[in-house]
Amino acid sequence: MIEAVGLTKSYGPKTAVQDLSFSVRPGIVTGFLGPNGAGKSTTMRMLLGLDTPTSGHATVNGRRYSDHPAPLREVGAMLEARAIHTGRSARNHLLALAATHGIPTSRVDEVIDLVGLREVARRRAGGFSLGMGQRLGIASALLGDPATLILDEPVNGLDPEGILWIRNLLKSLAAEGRTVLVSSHLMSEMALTAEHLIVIGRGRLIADTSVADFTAGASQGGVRVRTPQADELALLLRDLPGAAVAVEDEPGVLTVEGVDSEAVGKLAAEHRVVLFELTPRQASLEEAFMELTRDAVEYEAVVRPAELVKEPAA
Ligand SMILES: Nc1ncnc2c1ncn2[C@@H]1O[C@H](COP(=O)(O)OP(=O)(O)OP(=O)(O)O)[C@@H](O)[C@H]1O
Repeated sequence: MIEAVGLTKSYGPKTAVQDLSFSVRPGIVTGFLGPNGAGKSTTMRMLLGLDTPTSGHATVNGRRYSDHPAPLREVGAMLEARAIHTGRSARNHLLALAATHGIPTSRVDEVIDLVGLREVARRRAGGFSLGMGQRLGIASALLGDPATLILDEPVNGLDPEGILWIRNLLKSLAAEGRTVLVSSHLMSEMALTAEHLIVIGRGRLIADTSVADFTAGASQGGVRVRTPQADELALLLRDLPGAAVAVEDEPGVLTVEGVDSEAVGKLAAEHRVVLFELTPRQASLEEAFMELTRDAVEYEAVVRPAELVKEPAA
C-alpha cells in the first residue's frame, strides 16, 4: 500500500505538486495519469524519497521509503531506464546492484530470464535498444522481489510487442498481490493495463477512480457499425429513441450516437440486418481524458493552425 498525504512540492515560485493525497492498493495495477508536466515524476520521486516534499508526506507499507531497512526489497522502482552504467553488461549491472543489497546471484539470473534478456545479458548495456533498456530497468526494479513497484512511463518508446509484454507482466505482478503504480500520459494504454486510475493535472488530483467507471463514463462516444445494409439500418435507427446516426465517408459504415452497441445489435438482429462490425468507439476514452485534463495542460499550442499559414500582409 502506498499512501500520499497532502504531498506538495515547490521549486522556487513553481508549485509542481499541490496538496496531493491518494492511496494505491495492492493486488491491482494503478495507473498514474496526467498530461506532460502534470507532476507525475515529481510525485514518484517523493514517494521514493528522492525529493523532499515541501509539505505533506508519503509512505510505502506504513513507512517512509528512507525508513525501510532494505528499501530495494520493499519497493522496486524505475524512474529513468537509462540511468545505468553504459559500459557494463546488463548482467554485471544487475550483479553490482545485487551485491550492494545482499541479493544472491541466482536472483540476477532469475530476473534476466523474467524480462527476456538472457540472449543479450553479457552485452554492453550502452548498446541496448530503448526496449532492451526498459527491460533492464524493470529487471533492476524486480531484483529485490519487492512487494511494491513504482514505474515511470515504462512503455515509453516500446514497440507493440514490448507494450503487450509490459502490460501482461504488470498484471501478473499485481495478481501476485503486489502494489503496482505505473505512470503514463496515454489513457488508452492505461485503460488496458490498469484497474484503477489516479489522474493529476498541474500538480493537483483530478480523478481517483476505477477504470471501469472511467470507461463507462467515456463510452458515450458512439458505436461504429459496418453493414452491407447501411441505408436500411440508418432508417431503423431513426425510430430508436435517443439514437442519432452519422454516415461515415467509408461506404457501409455508420456512427451511431446516443445508444450503446447492445441496443444497435438487438435492433439489427430483430430486423435481420447483417453486421460485419459493431464497435464502441474507443477514441472517446482518450477524448474523455483530454476533456478532463484540458484546463490542466501546462504547455498548450498558442498559435492556431490558421495563423501558421497566414500570408504576411502586403
Ligand atoms: N527540479 C526542478 N526544478 C524546477 N522545476 C521542476 C523541477 N522538476 C520538475 N519541475 C517542474 O514541475 C512540473 C512537474 O514536472 P514533472 O516532471 O513532475 O511532470 P510529469 O507529469 O512527470 O511530466 P512528463 O509527463 O512530461 O514527464 C513541471 O512544470 C516541471 O517543469
